[in-house]
Amino acid sequence: MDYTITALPGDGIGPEVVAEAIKVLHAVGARYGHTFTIREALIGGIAIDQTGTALPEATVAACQDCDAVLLGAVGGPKWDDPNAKVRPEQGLLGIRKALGLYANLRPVTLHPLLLDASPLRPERLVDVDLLVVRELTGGIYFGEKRREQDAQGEWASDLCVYTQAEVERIVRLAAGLARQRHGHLTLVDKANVLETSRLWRSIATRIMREEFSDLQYDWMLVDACAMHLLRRPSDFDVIVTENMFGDILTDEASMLAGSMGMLPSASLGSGKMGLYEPIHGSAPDIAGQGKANPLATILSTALLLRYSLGLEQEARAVEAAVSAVLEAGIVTGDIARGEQRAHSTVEVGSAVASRI
Ligand SMILES: NC(=O)c1ccc[n+]([C@@H]2O[C@H](COP(=O)([O-])OP(=O)(O)OC[C@H]3O[C@@H](n4cnc5c(N)ncnc54)[C@H](O)[C@@H]3O)[C@@H](O)[C@H]2O)c1
Ligand SMILES: CC(C)[C@H](C(=O)O)[C@@H](O)C(=O)O
Ligand SMILES: [Mg+2]
Repeated sequence: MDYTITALPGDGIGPEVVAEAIKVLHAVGARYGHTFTIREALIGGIAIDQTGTALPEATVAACQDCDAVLLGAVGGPKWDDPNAKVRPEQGLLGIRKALGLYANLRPVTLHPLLLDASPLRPERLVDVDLLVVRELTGGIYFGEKRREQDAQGEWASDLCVYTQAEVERIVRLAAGLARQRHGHLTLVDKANVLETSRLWRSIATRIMREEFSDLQYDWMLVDACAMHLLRRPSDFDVIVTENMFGDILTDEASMLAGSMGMLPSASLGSGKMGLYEPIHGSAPDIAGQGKANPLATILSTALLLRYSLGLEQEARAVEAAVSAVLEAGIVTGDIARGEQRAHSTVEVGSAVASRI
């Protein structure tokens, strides 16, 4: 089959890791008889530099006319002025919204060989296999923003809004995924303080009671969850949570997997179309040095093959090749241990591609 993928490399290490993921996609194509046509488009800081906006219309059009989108990362110190009107991150938020990608799936698993790459004690990490389902197009990220000046000085506000429909669709999606996994859903919120969280909790409780009574369901306050993720991470199956809590908890959860460079993600909407990206950012501290771990982006292409293209066998081939590369000790510096040499981004990507 022929597939068209829009690649949005973005900034910093984005282009470095996306190049390796594309290399792996072509290896999958060669092995299984598919053609992946890759169309590159601009997003983020590079788009600001070249067009004045973080999300050019041509990029939205390209993403609307393809089978799936593969994204690297956006942002960096060059565009970090807090008073700037145009910011790279607007491109990322804009494309998620424009494509209606309301569900961000962030699976967290730990390869046994990376047990001591994590800062946590190995015995805490045995059997870690959890999925964070992050709501992606609502909440405080998208509410009205204000920055004003009055007689007392400056003030600012970010409004957090969730509608019943937004909560219902993400809870149903997360519960459906829990049913296919270990049957346990945890809603993470801040219902002791926030009205939006109380809305989430009442809607989720009703849906779970009426439609998913075969599942185990509980809830947890987000501050406690941050602690339990480190204390007893293997007790979690599926976590469903709002946009900002999901963002923060998954950076924390990446430490269970050994590195930010290991966590992939899939952003999905109501159809097959999806956007796939590592959870990490543009890592300006290591950009341009060949040090970035490309595995999170490569594992994101496995999710792309699985969810948008329905190619389960090919997705598993990518995941197996990643495991084989870890077993061969071909790893970047962020997860290298003991005597292991820190390999370059390109070496790791090529090693995965050659094992497809
Ligand atoms: N999806 C995205 O595009 C995305 C996500 C997060 C942050 N950002 C942006 O990225 C910029 C930098 O943010 P930050 O430094 O807070 O977060 P970051 O995720 O870019 O980096 C955090 C730390 O993790 C390391 N790291 C990240 N990815 C790695 C990889 N693949 N291999 C090895 N090490 C890796 C970095 O070197 C750094 O030390 C900001 O402009 C931010 O807005 C973008
Ligand atoms: C860069 C930023 C807007 C983004 C987010 O907060 O969603 C990032 O942190 C992520 O996790 O994808
Ligand atoms: Mg984040």
